[in-house]
Amino acid sequence: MTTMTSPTTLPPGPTAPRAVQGAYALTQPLRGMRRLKERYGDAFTVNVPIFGNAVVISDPAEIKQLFTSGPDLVDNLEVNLGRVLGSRSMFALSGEEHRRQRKLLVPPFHGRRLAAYEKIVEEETVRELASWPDRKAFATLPSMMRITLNAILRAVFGAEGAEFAELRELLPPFVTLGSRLAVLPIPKKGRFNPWRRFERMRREYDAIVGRLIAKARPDGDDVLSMMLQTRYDDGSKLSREEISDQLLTLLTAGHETTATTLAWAVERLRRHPALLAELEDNGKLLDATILEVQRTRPVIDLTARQVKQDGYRLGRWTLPKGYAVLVSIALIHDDDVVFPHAATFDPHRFEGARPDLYQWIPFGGGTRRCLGAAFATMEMTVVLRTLLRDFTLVPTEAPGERWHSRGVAYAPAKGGRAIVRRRMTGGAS
Ligand code: HEM
Repeated sequence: MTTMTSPTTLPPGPTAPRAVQGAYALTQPLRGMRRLKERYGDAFTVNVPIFGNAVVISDPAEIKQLFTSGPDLVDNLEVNLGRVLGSRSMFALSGEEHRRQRKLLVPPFHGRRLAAYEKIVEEETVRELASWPDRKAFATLPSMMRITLNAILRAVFGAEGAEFAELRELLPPFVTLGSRLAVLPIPKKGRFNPWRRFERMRREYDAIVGRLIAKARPDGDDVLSMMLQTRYDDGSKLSREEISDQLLTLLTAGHETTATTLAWAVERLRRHPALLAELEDNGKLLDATILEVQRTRPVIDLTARQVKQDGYRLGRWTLPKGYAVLVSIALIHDDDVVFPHAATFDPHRFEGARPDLYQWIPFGGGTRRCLGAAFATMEMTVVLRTLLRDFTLVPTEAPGERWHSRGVAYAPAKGGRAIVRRRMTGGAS
């Protein structure tokens, strides 16, 4: 029997060698994508380090098709994340293993459960904002990083006391080192090797998680307690290794992303005084504001899949097995056809309307869509609501802050600088 394989049809793209394209992608990530779109259209083929041969897409119909294709056609792109986050991390799993694991992790992050965490986020916000200087410029990002770290440690890890303090010290440098090792091709051998430091930190991390597991209560409502109670369909439990890898994954995926989005919210709001005034009157606009911050300042600019079968048809293209498909979140969010007047920051576009989840995609989409999307939205809502309740944000006419890559996410380059005035009537009751 002969099998018919469809001929490959790739979008056009630059022909420069991989190293040259890679250097361009590294130094001009967002501007580079926009230039390639102007030159080649909304799909183009690139050849870059880490992803190799890759097709970049930003057409809504093609994105929807990609996100709804089963894991037999497209699945996880095996990058170095497993080496860093552990082999059981959601980011390292594919196919059936990913589906089984995700099924157990979705319930603790369901909207209904999240109300229990609102109090933690508000407490952490009030505590952090107490140190904000009055009428003096400062960067808000470090505060946002502390709030989101503490919120995850308490709500997800269920950490208190000594474990909370130890994880707060250990995790930020551990995740920073890990995010560098994930993209740098450094072998694990050699005497003065950063992997050794990384592995030492990992042992320390595993020991603390072991103590948290020993202390967890069966009726605890943090995510770790729920992980200990949940069972696979065959009745077996999540292993200790799975729990440890998954907690690290949740922290890495959820800490910097939420904090940088919050810093962008401050950056955007200070440049839109009319909106600030409206928000003070109409709290309902806050949901739409968060959607618009995420549309115009997506902190993750790309999400990736890998083609698993030769001849995978994606809209106008037929792709060979092994190719990466990169969804450009930034390009579709910037598209005037999808979002009229896309360059204008206007939360009213989302007022009273839910966004189309294949067009508004800061959390990616489909079976690998961000597991913590509802958690992040709850957290951003509580932090901004508390901030606007207790402080007046002083508007500015300074130009918008530029994008700066921190490793995991894009942050405003000056850290979302703010000048605030504490409200005399404000403060948590
Ligand atoms: C504003 C904040 C956040 C943004 C912008 C964000 C963005 C993303 C994106 C783009 C993906 C990839 C989705 C895809 O490939 O289709 C992702 C995956 C993921 N995110 Fe988030 N995320 C945020 C917050 C969080 C939080 C708070 C958590 C958990 C506490 C979390 C946990 C995860 C996990 C576990 C995955 C992997 C899902 C899977 O592979 O099935 N994220 N996130």
